[in-house]
Amino acid sequence: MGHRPRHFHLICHRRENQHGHEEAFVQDPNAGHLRERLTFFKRYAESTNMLTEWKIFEVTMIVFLLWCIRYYWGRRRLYQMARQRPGPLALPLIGSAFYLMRSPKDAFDTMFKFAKQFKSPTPAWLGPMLFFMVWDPKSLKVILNDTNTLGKHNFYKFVGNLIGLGLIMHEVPKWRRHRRTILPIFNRNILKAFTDVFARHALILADELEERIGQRSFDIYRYCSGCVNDFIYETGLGVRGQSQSSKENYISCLDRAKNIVFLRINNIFYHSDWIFNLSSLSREYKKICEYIYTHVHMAIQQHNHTNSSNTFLQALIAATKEDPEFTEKDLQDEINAFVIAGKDTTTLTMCYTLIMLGMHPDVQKKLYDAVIVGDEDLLDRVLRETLRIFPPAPCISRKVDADIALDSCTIPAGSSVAIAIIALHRDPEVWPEPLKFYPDRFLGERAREPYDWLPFSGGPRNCVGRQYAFMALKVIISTLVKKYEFSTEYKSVEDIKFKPNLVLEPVKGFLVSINLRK
Ligand code: HEM
Repeated sequence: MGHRPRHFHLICHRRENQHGHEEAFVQDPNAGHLRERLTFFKRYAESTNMLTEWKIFEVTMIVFLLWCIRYYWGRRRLYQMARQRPGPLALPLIGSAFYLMRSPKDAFDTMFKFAKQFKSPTPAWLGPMLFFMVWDPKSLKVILNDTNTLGKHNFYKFVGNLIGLGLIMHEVPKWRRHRRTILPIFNRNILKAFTDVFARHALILADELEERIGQRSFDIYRYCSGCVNDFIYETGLGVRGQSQSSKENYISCLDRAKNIVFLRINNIFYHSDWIFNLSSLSREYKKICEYIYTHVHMAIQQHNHTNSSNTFLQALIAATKEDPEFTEKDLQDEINAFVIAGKDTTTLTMCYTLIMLGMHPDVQKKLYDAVIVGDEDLLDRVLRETLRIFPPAPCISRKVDADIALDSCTIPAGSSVAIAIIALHRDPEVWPEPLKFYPDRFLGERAREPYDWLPFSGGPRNCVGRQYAFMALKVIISTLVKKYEFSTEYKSVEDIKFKPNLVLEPVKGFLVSINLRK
């Protein structure tokens, strides 16, 4: 755009300067006007600017309002359905998340409070997401067996495509194909072959604990997790001994990756891929994932050439040899799933069992008498009771793709269910005196396991590693109980408070003391 010509009417004058010389100068008779006009224009420009700004603001507000109306109108059914049943107070925008934001460390107490105050299922808003928290066996049976709740919650997408979590994360069609292939691998025969590995690592753990004999209370987690890492790694990838440090790196990379995902879930700004990709966490995450893949890739190469041992990886390679759709990336993802899903859950169960035995010397004595004669029934009940009071995965969630009709209400499509396993396991209506450690409650009727005991979840998408975990835990606990007497400074189950986390970890750790059995 060109400039508009400006017209000035100039008059020429003469005048004497300070040295007494005559000089010419020009004067604009309209200068005063000009100044006024300039001021006028300036004011006009300012006001038009303000007007433009105001208009932009107005238009933005109108667009935003229309968007809100459309958004809320599209979701009106969710709001309607949330009102079917009483639930915790929900504030605009953040919903009931303020309970967690106010006191994140009391997340579990809040859950127990809701379970006492409301009836299952109860609706709760986490920001814009509607959850139905469920903890009654009847509803859980319907929900876990409904084909429309097989999909995992969107939180899982934060794991991203980098570190695939195989079965744990797949969308339903892929999950179905892989589950069909993987389930037979966890059969009794292959698990029997693992028993020797569990037994060897149980003895190593028992030896390592000798340095703690007679000492005051210590946290046994480090010892147990070292043992579980070793046997999971060996039964999963079959690499033993020679690459100890790279194994440590692989395991700690998996731990860190999980930790970053947890940080991402907790920070709503990181829910946006765009913002997360700008962060240093994202760069760290990418590096870690590269390491994990190189590591698993090398293990696969080794297996392809040696065919040496009976491992999960070897069984998986054999089962998928003829399947062109099963790529090396799929293999890597399933191995990561095996290690990630099995590692913490099994370690935590082992530690909680030792704490419970330490707290209940009478049960420990009976257990010793039983395992010494090779009777595993009581050990089985002890593990079940421990998993009831301390389910390592205390709450899991699924998205709801189509309405689910329950006796008490309808869970609408587009919402999610939060399966509050720990609230179910501690509900006095389901389990009388729920905080009492009483393994014999699993005698008789309870041995049939309906939907009131769900540490491994239930329905078609339950845990595939249940038998593996039980087998490993039985070998380890019986080995330890034969050698040591355990005690703990925790006086009761109520003494054990939990960290806010995806898995159930005690704030003060797993404090035990050990003595050699006489
Ligand atoms: C005491 C030990 C264990 C407990 C309490 C446990 C618990 C669970 C739970 C609750 C789920 C469902 C998760 C969800 O739906 O979000 C699950 C899934 C899974 N678990 Fe376990 N688990 C244990 C041990 C293991 C072991 C040792 C392995 C492997 C060796 C394993 C492999 C898996 C896999 C692959 C899945 C995903 C299954 C699918 O989506 O089809 N778990 N586990």
